[in-house]
Amino acid sequence: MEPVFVFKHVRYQYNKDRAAALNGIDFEIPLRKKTAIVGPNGAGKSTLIFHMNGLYSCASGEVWFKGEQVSKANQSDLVRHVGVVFQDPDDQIISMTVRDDIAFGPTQLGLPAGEAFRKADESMELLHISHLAKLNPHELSFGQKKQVAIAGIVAMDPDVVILDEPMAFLDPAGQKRVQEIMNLLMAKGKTVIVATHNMQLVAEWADHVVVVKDGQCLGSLTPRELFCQHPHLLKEAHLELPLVLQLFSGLWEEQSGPMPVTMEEARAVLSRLLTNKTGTL
Ligand SMILES: Nc1ncnc2c1ncn2[C@@H]1O[C@H](COP(=O)(O)OP(=O)(O)OP(=O)(O)O)[C@@H](O)[C@H]1O
Repeated sequence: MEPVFVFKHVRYQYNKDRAAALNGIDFEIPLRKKTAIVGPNGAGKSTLIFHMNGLYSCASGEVWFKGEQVSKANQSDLVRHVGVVFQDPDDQIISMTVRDDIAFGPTQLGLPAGEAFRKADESMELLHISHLAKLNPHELSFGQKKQVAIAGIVAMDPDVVILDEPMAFLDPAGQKRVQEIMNLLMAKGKTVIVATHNMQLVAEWADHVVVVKDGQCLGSLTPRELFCQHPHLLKEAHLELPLVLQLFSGLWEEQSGPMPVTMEEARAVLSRLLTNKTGTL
């Protein structure tokens, strides 16, 4: 299947006195797969995202979206297809009520007001935030604002949804809800991309992972390949193994089969071990 994004030798520099934020980066993002972009602070993840939603254009190299090269002529169309939930929800809030704020995006896409508000209402229901509809978004907690920002993007119904650090500052229930929404968007045939430092999320959720450092791609692979076969890439990117892998690597023997990566896999292994022994832990 054709990738949703292809980056070919993309270079972008904010300031000529400083190193390039994207330094000839090459990678692909598969269509309708859950992709995580990981890398240390300043690696270039947000800069990549700004190229994916058409906010920035590369100084050199090529960005392709669904088989078409992004150019000055079509760059602004990307906003219809690619929705971004930014790290800081305050960057996305512009209206005086939550409902108006969520309806703003669909209205900007040209939907009549009635339809835009219908989309906003559906989106609030999906995120379980209908009770916030009449409130001023500036008076909400950070986690609530984040949910409003996600609802705003969901209401625009883009093909690709990108979330920058989606779990940051959310309580466990909020994190679970966001992960459910990400899965729901996948089930609707969308491509969901997250930029994150959260390796547990990568292990539990992602199908594909792109490792970025210093504006270059260190690897584009599955989480299992990254954690079990190429953990040195994590070290190179100043990232850590997820907890399950921290627990099992070093203890695991190859003949025991594939190393557990997710909590569920770890639980299955431990349960097998415990039922095979007569003693208890
Ligand atoms: N507006 C800007 N002006 C100048 N330099 C910038 C600007 N935004 C980012 N940079 C620089 O570009 C590089 C990449 O930054 P970017 O924000 O893309 O990284 P990131 O991987 O998203 O980081 P983080 O994990 O901290 O969010 C960094 O060196 C950063 O200092």
